[in-house]
Amino acid sequence: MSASPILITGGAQRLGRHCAERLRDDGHPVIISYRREREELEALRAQGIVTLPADFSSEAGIMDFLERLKAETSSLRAIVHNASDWAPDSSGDDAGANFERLFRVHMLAPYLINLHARELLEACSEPQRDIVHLTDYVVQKGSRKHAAYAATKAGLDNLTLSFAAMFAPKVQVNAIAPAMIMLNQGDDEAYAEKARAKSAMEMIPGPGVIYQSLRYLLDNRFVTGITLPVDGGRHLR
Ligand SMILES: NC(=O)C1=CN([C@@H]2O[C@H](COP(=O)(O)OP(=O)(O)OC[C@H]3O[C@@H](n4cnc5c(N)ncnc54)[C@H](OP(=O)(O)O)[C@@H]3O)[C@@H](O)[C@H]2O)C=CC1
Ligand SMILES: Nc1nc2c(c(=O)[nH]1)N=C([C@H](O)[C@@H](O)CO)CN2
Repeated sequence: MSASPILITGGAQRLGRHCAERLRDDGHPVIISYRREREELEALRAQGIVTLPADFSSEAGIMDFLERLKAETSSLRAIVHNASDWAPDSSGDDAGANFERLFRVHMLAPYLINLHARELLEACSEPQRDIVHLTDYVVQKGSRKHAAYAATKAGLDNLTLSFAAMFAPKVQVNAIAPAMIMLNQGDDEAYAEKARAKSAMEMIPGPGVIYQSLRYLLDNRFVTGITLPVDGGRHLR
């Protein structure tokens, strides 16, 4: 019986791409969702990673993706909800639209995908099946400039508890709450220095620490309903 694939949403770049490639190297079949076609996707396809287009900014887009997913596979080993938009708050007329968009990508998409893909997880014949939500350290403290982002990630954090209770014992549901893992294009050394100083470990670790956390959750049969902080001790500063 061939292994069931692991789905990573928003897996075309950065943390999601790193985890997709590491899972592939570990022998798992992998499916990623992407929003924009680009060159990097060819490299992923060359590694045997299946790429499915998805735009979670509308309910119709989420449901379209689910149709494509079900046409692609009849079972899933795991779902990693990684897709996310770190958009700052808008002050103008589009503040409401911004909040709604972040609600859809951070909460509505994981909610509908979990509900509609439950049957795919339960069809997996392997001993363990997982859902992992990528949240954020900022759920604990809020954000002056990313309030909508933080609030919708807090909603995703709470969905971890509900789905863990709803899907047990067949499916384990957990979250990973990173703090600054990798810089963005355009972040200068001054920004990096400030960012490093925010955590007790005084470092920006790169995506390997997220893969280690994901690996722990995928390999542990007795963990569900928890959030793994991966934040270098932000709370100690
Ligand atoms: N990087 C960091 O330091 C931290 C990351 N995190 C969390 O970890 C996860 C990975 O972070 P990172 O790799 O930086 O994420 P990115 O900012 O690189 O976003 C990941 C992907 O999400 C996809 N995406 C965004 N909006 C939508 C949408 N509306 N519909 C479908 N896909 C969408 C994008 O797809 P496309 O590019 O194809 O448009 C993008 O490639 C995220 O959930 C993030 O919130 C939390 C704290 C710190
Ligand atoms: N989708 C994303 N979410 C977040 C990102 C990102 O690049 N994409 N980056 C951060 C920052 O690193 C933040 O933790 C710095 O304090 C948060 N979320």
